[in-house]
Amino acid sequence: MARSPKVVEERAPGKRISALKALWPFLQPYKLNIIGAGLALIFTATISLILPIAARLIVDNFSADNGEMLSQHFTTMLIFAGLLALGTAVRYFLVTRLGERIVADIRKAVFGRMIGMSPAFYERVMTGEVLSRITTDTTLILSVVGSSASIALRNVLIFLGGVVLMLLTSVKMSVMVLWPIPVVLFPMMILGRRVRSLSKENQDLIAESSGGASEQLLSAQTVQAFTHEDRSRAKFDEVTEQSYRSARRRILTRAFLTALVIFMVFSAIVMFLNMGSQDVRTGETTEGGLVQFMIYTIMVGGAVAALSEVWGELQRAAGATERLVELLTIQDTVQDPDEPEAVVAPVKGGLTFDNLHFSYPSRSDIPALHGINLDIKPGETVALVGPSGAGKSTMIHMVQRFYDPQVGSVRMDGQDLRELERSEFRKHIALVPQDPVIFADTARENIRFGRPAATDAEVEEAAKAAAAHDFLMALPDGYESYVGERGVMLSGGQKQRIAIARAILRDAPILLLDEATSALDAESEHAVQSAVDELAKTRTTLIVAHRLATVKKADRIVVFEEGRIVAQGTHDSLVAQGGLYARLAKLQFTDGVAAE
Ligand SMILES: Nc1ncnc2c1ncn2[C@@H]1O[C@H](COP(=O)(O)OP(=O)(O)OP(=O)(O)O)[C@@H](O)[C@H]1O
Repeated sequence: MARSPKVVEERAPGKRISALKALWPFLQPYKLNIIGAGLALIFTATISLILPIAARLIVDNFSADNGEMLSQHFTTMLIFAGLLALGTAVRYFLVTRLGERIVADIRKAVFGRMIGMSPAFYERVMTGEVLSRITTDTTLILSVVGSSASIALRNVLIFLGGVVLMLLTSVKMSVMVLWPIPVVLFPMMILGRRVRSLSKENQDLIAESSGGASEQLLSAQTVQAFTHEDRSRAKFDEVTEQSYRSARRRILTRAFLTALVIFMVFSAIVMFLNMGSQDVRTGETTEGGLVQFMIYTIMVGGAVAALSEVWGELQRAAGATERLVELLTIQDTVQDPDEPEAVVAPVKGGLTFDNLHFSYPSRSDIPALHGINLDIKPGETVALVGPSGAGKSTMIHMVQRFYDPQVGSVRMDGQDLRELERSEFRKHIALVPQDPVIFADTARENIRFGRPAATDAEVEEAAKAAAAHDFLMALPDGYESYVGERGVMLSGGQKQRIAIARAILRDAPILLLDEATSALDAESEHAVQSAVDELAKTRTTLIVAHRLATVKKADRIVVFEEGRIVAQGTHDSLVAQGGLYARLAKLQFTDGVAAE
């Protein structure tokens, strides 16, 4: 539970069925469908309620002289059966389709929101948990919208209609069969509440176990390298067992609930049969009347039993809805302004860091950046250097507005990033991240990710510039080779070159290189370096590098230490100053040992 995401902790304790109301915005567009389904439902419920009357007429006409009458009743009953079948089919189609439609919409809405969440969100919530909510929780909602809700409604109608018709048939018999209902309802509510809280606990545990599992599976190789498989298994087993135990408690409670309901209902029926047969003997009612009443009783009893079953389902879905709505309404810490300024075109690529103070949300007491003032001219190449943890990558995050500074601002061509729409200004930024992300697709599509509209020829040109063309051609299917999930079929250097090609293809006025060439061998580094140099000539470039050889040619080198800028200048002037940079340079250039 150590890594239990905060969102889980923040969840309010089990809410009522009313949580399902939150589904309304998703249902609203399909009003016609809902009305159609509702009509079909009322239609079938009405026919179901009429059928017992037909049954009475048939029974009471068994001994009648007029056989024609009897066969007429049979024909009517057949027609009703046909209508019932048709109505049920229509209802099933409309309701189930509605369920599928809505779940598809919810999945899209949740994913659509999650993909745009800032990194601060993913520091608190594990991706596996989000996935579990998109899959498991939406499946619960599917079962409700696609069946339970209509079962519930049908049974409510049958229950109400049945009770009214029973009262019309015989008040005395009705009282006798109906008394157990309040007695049944009471334990149902008590136990129902327990089922609800257990099912929420169960869902939370499932989400937690998926969260943990996806993290472990994504790092399977590291887990194996450190021979942690047994610990991983034990941890997963424990959460899974916990979730099984809570499911078992829930099932047991529901089993008990079901037993109680069935017993109560059938006891009432037996008692009623006893009385009813006396009434037939004394002529107070006919056999047909008894049969009709009997059928109503079974229908009403069945409705109560079905409702108790469905109640649990509804509660489970209410929990699921609550969790999904939470994802849909959670406020991101970084938000686009309500009325964003338009990015002034053409973007020249100037960047200004103005008295920037920043600490990561999860470590609010430790400043990652402390009073940064830096003005980068359009077209300038600036290298950020300094010891590990000095705040260089954080600067790259700030340029993309992954986080907001606590004090100060970041401006692009003089425009505060907070005044712009993130998806708009990011169009003018190309990034080669520290850990290149490769998707489970072909090499070609991975490069095209930089600019989806690029032609094949442009993709290949970018690959050539990033010194990736040769190795790509050597792959079994060339550019069409599938590179595996997260690019597992590629080497670290190859992944970096694809990431660089992607950035080249993007052709943006601002280029961010975060340790972009750290995994390259000397030869490819040389090739890539000249491509990067070429690229840097025409755009603003921010390079983070440990190897000072790669940044020697930068227009300006900015030295970071503990979140502050401690020096800046060209390579030669910094070496002449004799500070931290000179020490790092001496280590790297004299001894030929990398500072890493
Ligand atoms: N998401 C995060 N949440 C909390 N703290 C963070 C986060 N990312 C980085 N930090 C901290 O912020 C500081 C600056 O980190 P940053 O990644 O910017 O360093 P860096 O100079 O790029 O280091 P390196 O050269 O090792 O990549 C470090 O102390 C780091 O521990």
